[in-house]
Amino acid sequence: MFHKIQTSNILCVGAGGIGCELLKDLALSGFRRVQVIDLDTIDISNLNRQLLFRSQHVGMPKCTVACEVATNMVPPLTLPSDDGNDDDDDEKPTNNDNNNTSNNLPSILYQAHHGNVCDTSKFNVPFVKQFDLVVNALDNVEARRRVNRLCLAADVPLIEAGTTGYLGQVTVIHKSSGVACYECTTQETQKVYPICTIRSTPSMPVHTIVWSKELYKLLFHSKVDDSMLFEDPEGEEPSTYMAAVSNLRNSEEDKDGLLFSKAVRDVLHDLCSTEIQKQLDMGRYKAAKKTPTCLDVSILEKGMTAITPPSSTTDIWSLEESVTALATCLREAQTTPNENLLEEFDKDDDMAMRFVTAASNLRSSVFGIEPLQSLYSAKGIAGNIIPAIATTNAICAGLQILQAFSILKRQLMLEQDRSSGGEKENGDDVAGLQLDKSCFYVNCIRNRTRNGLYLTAVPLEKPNPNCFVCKNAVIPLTLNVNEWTLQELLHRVIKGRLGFEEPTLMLQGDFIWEEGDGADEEEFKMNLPKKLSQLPCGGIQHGTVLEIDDNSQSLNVCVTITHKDEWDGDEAPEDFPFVVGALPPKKKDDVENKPAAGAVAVSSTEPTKSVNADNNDDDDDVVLIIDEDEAKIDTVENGGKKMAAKRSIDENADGEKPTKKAKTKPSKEDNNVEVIEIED
Ligand SMILES: Nc1ncnc2c1ncn2[C@@H]1O[C@H](COP(=O)(O)OP(=O)(O)OP(=O)(O)O)[C@@H](O)[C@H]1O
Ligand SMILES: [Zn+2]
Repeated sequence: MFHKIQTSNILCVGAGGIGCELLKDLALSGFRRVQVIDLDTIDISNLNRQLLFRSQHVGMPKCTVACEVATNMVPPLTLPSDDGNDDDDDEKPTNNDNNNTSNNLPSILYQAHHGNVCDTSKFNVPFVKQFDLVVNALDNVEARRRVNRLCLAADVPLIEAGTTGYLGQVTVIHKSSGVACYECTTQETQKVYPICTIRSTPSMPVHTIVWSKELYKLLFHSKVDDSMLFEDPEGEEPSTYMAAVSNLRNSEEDKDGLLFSKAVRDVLHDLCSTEIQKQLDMGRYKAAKKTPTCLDVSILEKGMTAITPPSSTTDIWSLEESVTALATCLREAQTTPNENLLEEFDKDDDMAMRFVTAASNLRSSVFGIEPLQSLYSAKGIAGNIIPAIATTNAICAGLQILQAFSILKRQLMLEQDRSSGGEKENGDDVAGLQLDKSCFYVNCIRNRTRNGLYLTAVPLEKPNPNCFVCKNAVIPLTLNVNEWTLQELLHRVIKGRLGFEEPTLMLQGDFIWEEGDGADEEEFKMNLPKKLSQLPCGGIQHGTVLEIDDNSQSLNVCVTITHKDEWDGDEAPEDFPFVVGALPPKKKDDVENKPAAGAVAVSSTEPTKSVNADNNDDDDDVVLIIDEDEAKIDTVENGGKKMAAKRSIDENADGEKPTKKAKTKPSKEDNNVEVIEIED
């Protein structure tokens, strides 16, 4: 078994919190052939828990440093002799055993790939096939989906893990063992907030924080209309603050700063007072639980004249202090060269965070929302941060290693059995790995079970027969074939929702779209703006079966189309998969820049992905989801690429309770399942 460990090829995807623990465990267990993929570089904020990194590594690729450090942790071939002498100073492990070929061991090689696992040109099915198993240490749904599909296509076992604070899960996915894949179960969405709530009727601190992030964009983004608070000043009845906003954006530095201060004051006054009063006069808040109150002018004046902004990150700033903080941020921004000013909010940017804390507290006070937030707590909400717990990462990585041992043991058994020509193991057919017999779905929970356990193991689930990824299930899709264009279908559904990377689309055996290696995209470009019903080969009509192929992940599925003029979101079927649609939004630019809720009705438990895949590069972004009807306009917190940062593979809504599986599956006493016990 140890020889098997030393000689097997392992792929580790991700070298962050879980990845560092994993690589350390792999190295100390004696694994010699490990390849690591990670796209990130080391940030100072990683050092508290990503144990392979030190301050001198900041800025370097995670995978490179992790490989270097882990290599030196692989125990030497000659173990220290136990002479009873505790003084082991002269027995420091050295890895100069790479020339030792006498025992047919491969040299120690921890190989780094600094790149995105979704890069189809580098990481494809043949690449994955060279490994005995793959271990995931990722933090987002998109990358997990990708690895899931690659491993299924290559039929290589995948050990998946995820943690959220104190909660963690580890599971094993393997095509030919007949167990569920990552996409057999739906993943939680981030919370969704209707835009009208953010713009007009906030009731929670998070609403005012989202609003402040948009305000930041409204004031600093080069494209002012990128903010959801933007309204065309030339349009009919724009909000009262728009004129002051344009004035502030255009204001030049003046000698004594008075003009600039006036511009700042005007914006704050319009946002916190004039606009609120206007809405009150229009009766907008009649039904509101709490009627908003305009910000007291004296607070604004006092705050504007104070010079020293608040500095505490843990105290809650008074309203005057918040005004001072905001004015200071705006002055700072005015004197910062454009290229140094962040256009979009970033929780790790000091000025941006002070701005958002101050602005959201002013807005919260106007709407009577409690509690107000310190900078520290606002940062948690703004960055959608559930603190990473190093211990949970360590536990889950350890559990992954145990699962790896189980898998290698099965592989070894199979190899030995085959070489001896036998077919049976204790009467069992060992023709396949049958990992369902040796691996488990393990939950790491915060509140122990009735039996006093913090770790519970249950058998791996069977595949979901409706899973289009591992079960080739047909996908039902409901939409308006006379309104949707091929472009929208590709971006919103096929790539956005279904995760195809390089789809080829076929109607009755004829191509209507092709991309990827060797594809002639030019040939089909003219189809993109066409309405689905107008496409060649008879078009996509009610009842059409559309075939989608993706060589990059060896995926081939059929989609059956149901035409529907309009979709009422409430009608959305709950069953999986459930890609359903309605009319596209009317505004053209919304189609380009923003995904549409309602346009693709999303089950509440599905991973919400930004349709604008090219643009979702910030894990802290609020992705706006805009429908033609403002009442249906939504935002999705963190809907971008790294949306599931800190999102576990099976996390529940409040991120705290044990998962459904942990709660509902009986433990050892009830069903003979192996249960790992740890001490309280
Ligand atoms: N598509 C991808 N390809 C390669 N590596 C990825 C991909 N997506 C995420 N990763 C890596 O997975 C790791 C996840 O680790 P972790 O959850 O600790 O995140 P982090 O970014 O290091 O920490 P934090 O989000 O708390 O700042 C990161 O190092 C990240 O770079
Ligand atoms: Zn599946």
